[in-house]
Formats: sequence, C-alpha cells, structure tokens
Amino acid sequence: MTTAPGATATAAAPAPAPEVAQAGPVSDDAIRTHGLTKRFRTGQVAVDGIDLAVPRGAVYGFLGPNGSGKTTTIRMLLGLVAPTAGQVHLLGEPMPQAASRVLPRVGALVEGPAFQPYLSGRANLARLDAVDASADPRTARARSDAALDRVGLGAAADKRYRQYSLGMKQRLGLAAALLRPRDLLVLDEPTNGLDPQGTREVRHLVRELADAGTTVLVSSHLLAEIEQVCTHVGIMGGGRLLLQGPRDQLTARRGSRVVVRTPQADGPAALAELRRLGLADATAEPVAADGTVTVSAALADDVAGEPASALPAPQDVAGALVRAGVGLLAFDVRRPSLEQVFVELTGEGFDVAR
Ligand SMILES: Nc1ncnc2c1ncn2[C@@H]1O[C@H](COP(=O)(O)OP(=O)(O)OP(=O)(O)O)[C@@H](O)[C@H]1O
Repeated sequence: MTTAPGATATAAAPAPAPEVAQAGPVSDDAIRTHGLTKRFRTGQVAVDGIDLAVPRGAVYGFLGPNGSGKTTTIRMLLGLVAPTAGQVHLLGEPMPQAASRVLPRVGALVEGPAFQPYLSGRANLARLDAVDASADPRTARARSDAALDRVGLGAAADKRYRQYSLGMKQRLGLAAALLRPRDLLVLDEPTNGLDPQGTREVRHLVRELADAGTTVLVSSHLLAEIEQVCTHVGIMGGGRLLLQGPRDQLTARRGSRVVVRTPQADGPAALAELRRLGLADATAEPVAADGTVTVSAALADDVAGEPASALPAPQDVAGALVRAGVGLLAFDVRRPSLEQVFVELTGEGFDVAR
C-alpha cells in the first residue's frame, strides 16, 4: 500500500554524467521490462514475469486492484527493491547499473523516506533540493515555491508537515517529484487521499506535464479516476500484466456494441438486419414507454469470433439499416469502460484484493 507519501527516489542521486554509451539492449521506450519478477522471502510472488512497455511521451495508467503488484513493480523500476529475475530499462538505460545517470531525469512519488514532521512543506522541499548536487542553491527558493504552487500548496507552504492532511502530504510528495524538469515521472497512487477536486487537479497536472513532453507512469487502484487521462494502459491482476496497450485500442477491441433506437414497429427489421450483417449477440430491449425500442449488437471482432475486417464499420451498419427501411431515431457505438474490460478478462471486480 502507498500510505505515506515521501520524498522522491531521486533526491539523493548525483548529477548526470556527460554523454555515456548505453549498455544493454536499446529500447526507444521510456520504460521497458523483460520478465520482471519479485518473489518475497515469504514465498509470495508479488510480480510475476511482466513485460512492461511505456512508450516515450505516453501517459501510462498502471492499473490494478489493491495487492496486484503495482507498488512492488514501481519500486523495482526505480531500483528501490531488487528484482528476483528480469530486466529493467529506464529511458533506454539498464537499471540499476545506470541509476546515477538515469534517476536524476526521473521524478518519483512513491512510499518512501518520510518528510520531516516538524519542518514546513517549504523547508522539507528545501532539504530535498539541497541534496541535489546539480541544483543551483541560489535559485532553491524559487524552485521550491514553483513546485509548491504547481500542486496547490502555496498557501500552506509554511505549515508544518505534521499538520498536513493526507491530501496535502500527497501534494507535497508530488511537489518533490517536480522540483526539477524530468523526462519521466513515476507516480504511485498520486490521488490517494485526495478529494474529488484534488483528484481533478492531479489529472490536470499529469496532462500538463505530458503536453510538455514528460512521459508519465501513474498507478491507481481506482480505474475510473485515472483512465480518462491515459494514452496507454497496463492492467495488473495477481502479479501479472493482464493487458497492455494504447487505451483506445483496448476498449475498441473488446465488447463494443452498436446501439440503435427505432420506432417499435421497426424493431424486428432492425434486429434481422444486424444479424444479416453478421453482428453477434443482437438483442432487443423491451419496448420503452415512448413507444421506441433499443436494439444492439456486438461490433468487436473478438466477441463475434471474426477477424475485424470481416465486420462492417459502424457507418456501414447505419447505412444498411436505413436501406432496409428501419427508421433510425438514434445510432450509437458504445465502447466498454476499462473496468468492464477488466471484469470480462478476470471475472473479478476491480477492487478485489488478492
Ligand atoms: N515486503 C513484502 N514482503 C512480503 N510481501 C509483500 C511485501 N510487499 C508487498 N508484498 C505483497 O505483495 C503483493 C503485492 O503488493 P503491492 O504493494 O505491490 O501491490 P499494489 O498493487 O501496489 O497494491 P496497493 O494498490 O494496495 O498499493 C501483496 O500481496 C503484498 O501483500
């Protein structure tokens, strides 16, 4: 669990060396793992051979229920925990060998060394900034203030850390990750403890950082909270990476349906036409109070068991219905949410603990 937000994992890292030849296989991804595995002494395999691929420039939602292995994976990515097996490349360089070169370019919000409880938020950031050998001490105050403002903590900058709410602590952890420009941000449950407004602000911040060219990996067990900001998604379950890829493709491929509303009299014709077009699972809902009927059918290849090319495009379905004389009051393509995809894949609710 990520309960106590703490300092960045990068705070104590030395300055980046000048150009150094890359070691190991070169990948263009911001994060790449091969067979990454963690077996704890208890015998529990918390992470089970995962191949994570986070393209540069992506906002990668690293999602999964409590206990699915997200935090353990993130700790291995950052070199905070040694993998039992497998490899990690960050920004094209092998970890942990290249840690001193790579980590200064990586901002992280992870459970870790606590902030000093009796120091203010600003003073805590100043401490972290001071151990960064590459940071100019003359501009330390400006850096801390900018980071505090960015996460909405400007007004509480002089309050002691111990008086911060959980949400304020979480924001300070984010501010620490943002003390300097980063190529990659790794945020473990950044919305933990935040109210809906704070959650929206984090989403906004993530989008802003991504627009400025930073790759972001953001973990959450609350899928709906984060999925709207992601370009890519990886879903963990029981230590395995169950699904990974561009967000739109993941929901487009599974369980999309065309949904058509017609006058009641046209319902049977609509149903027949959808079946004739080869769409699976065509069903009609009971007639609504306004005398209309909603008919739907599966549009996705894996549901129909057909290659995608064999299925008509949505606009062709609409055209065929009109040609068949069906009165169209509404025509829609409904994609499932990521949560529905997850439930379909695992047969479990998203919040089920292991
Ligand atoms: N140090 C440890 N020793 C033994 N088992 C551990 C250790 N740390 C984590 N685990 C176990 O490994 C599994 C994965 O935990 P992890 O914290 O990585 O999950 P998570 O997906 O981040 O969950 P959450 O959303 O609750 O933070 C859990 O079953 C957990 O109990």
